[in-house]
Amino acid sequence: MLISNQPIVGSGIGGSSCSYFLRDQLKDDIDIDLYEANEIGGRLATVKYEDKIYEVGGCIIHERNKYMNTFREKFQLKKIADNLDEILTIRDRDGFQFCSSKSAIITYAKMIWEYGFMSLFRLHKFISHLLDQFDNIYNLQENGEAFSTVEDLFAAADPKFLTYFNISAKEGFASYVHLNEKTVDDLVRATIRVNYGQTTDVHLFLSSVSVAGMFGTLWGIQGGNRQVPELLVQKSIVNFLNNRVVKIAYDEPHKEYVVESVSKLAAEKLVKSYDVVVIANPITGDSKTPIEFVNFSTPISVSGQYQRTVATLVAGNLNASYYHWHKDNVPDVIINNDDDVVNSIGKIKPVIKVKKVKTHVWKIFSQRPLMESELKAMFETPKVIEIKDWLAYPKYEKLNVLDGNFVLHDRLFYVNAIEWAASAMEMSVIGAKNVALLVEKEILRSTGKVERHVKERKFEKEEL
Ligand SMILES: CC(C)=CCC/C(C)=C/CC/C(C)=C/CSC[C@H](N)C(=O)O
Repeated sequence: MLISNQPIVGSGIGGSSCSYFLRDQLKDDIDIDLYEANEIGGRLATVKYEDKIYEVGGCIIHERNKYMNTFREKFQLKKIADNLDEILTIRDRDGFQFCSSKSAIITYAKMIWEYGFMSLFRLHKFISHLLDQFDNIYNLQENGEAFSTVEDLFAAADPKFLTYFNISAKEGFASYVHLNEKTVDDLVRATIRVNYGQTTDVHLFLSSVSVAGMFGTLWGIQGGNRQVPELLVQKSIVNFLNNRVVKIAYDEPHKEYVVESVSKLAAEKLVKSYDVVVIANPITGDSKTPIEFVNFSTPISVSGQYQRTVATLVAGNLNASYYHWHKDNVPDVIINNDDDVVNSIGKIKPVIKVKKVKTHVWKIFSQRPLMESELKAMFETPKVIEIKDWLAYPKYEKLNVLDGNFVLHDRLFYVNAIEWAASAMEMSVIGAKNVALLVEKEILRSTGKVERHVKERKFEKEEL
């Protein structure tokens, strides 16, 4: 029986998994209008070059990411391992370079020499412990527990997480984890730079996710990660609207939301009313597709900004002399730990295994678009394949995670609130599951259907 018609705004990994969870939880009781201004997948995107496909957006999945692993298995998609044999170089602010080796044993020995055994051991132990505590979130969600805020969700998993949101990586890794300065300034900073384009001023939790992303067993989806949101949408059986939502007005007398959108091609206007709305796109002030919220007694606004990160895919050979390397000794990945406009440069492999590629493809992450002259200095004969100017992840320096609200207004939900804890595919799916549980609870409450009990929990400060 249809008891609700509901829109989801955005079909990235957050919006697509939210529609999948809603369909799974509410079966035929719900109709879903999925609004997407561009293409399914959002920040998961691929590009083709010389008949090969390359990732330009979110690319790595961790072995402990339960939801992404489950989706991959359910959809019978194959894993493609992250580059294991690559030579990685961390370029320091004062000219120091850490260089890994093709042999894992030699790399570990070099790391112990540079950073010290105890510091690396403590780092590993801390990340493993966090991953174990993080697993509690899956248990809570399996039990149907839903939370209104990011703070409540993480506190229920482990109240200590709140401490990690409130301290910078620089201070936290020194005072809680007792790492030496070099490990934090070089190694931890490098992971943050390559994953989030930021510094050790970000909060400790985010930097731990970033470190986990560098040291765990990592993989991507063979053929491209964007197949996951595409299949999630397909399995959710939605009414797909290739429209950009421009306005959400609250109709107080009817307790409804009036969603106004424009179609991509014909710029036709569509106006529809709903009792529950899910937003799965960033709605910070810097959003490229802003939504106007009208008739709300308290303004709907989300503080903070996203970090601009430009991904440039270039085919060609890196110029050894650019970073003063010998031509036979050019690394596969370079992380610039100084304040260079280029965060990192990495040789990337196609998402379907091939024996050999004709031309190597490199992915450069920078803080602004690179000029032709800069690319010509870096590469012998650069051929630009793709430039993606992303608002990729939040700027984390301000430590404002705890402002994250999944509930923007009565029955108006926001998946992306979770990104202030950390931005990664798995995090978006966790945010989506939480919102799907909140929606289920709301629908059951409003219709008096209470067969499945979905709990909503608020974190009590005394639990700390
Ligand atoms: C509590 C900890 C340490 C981790 C939580 C589990 C988790 C979300 C792991 C993700 C690790 C990962 C893939 C990090 C990479 S950062 C995002 C990346 N740039 C991307 O999405 O491509």
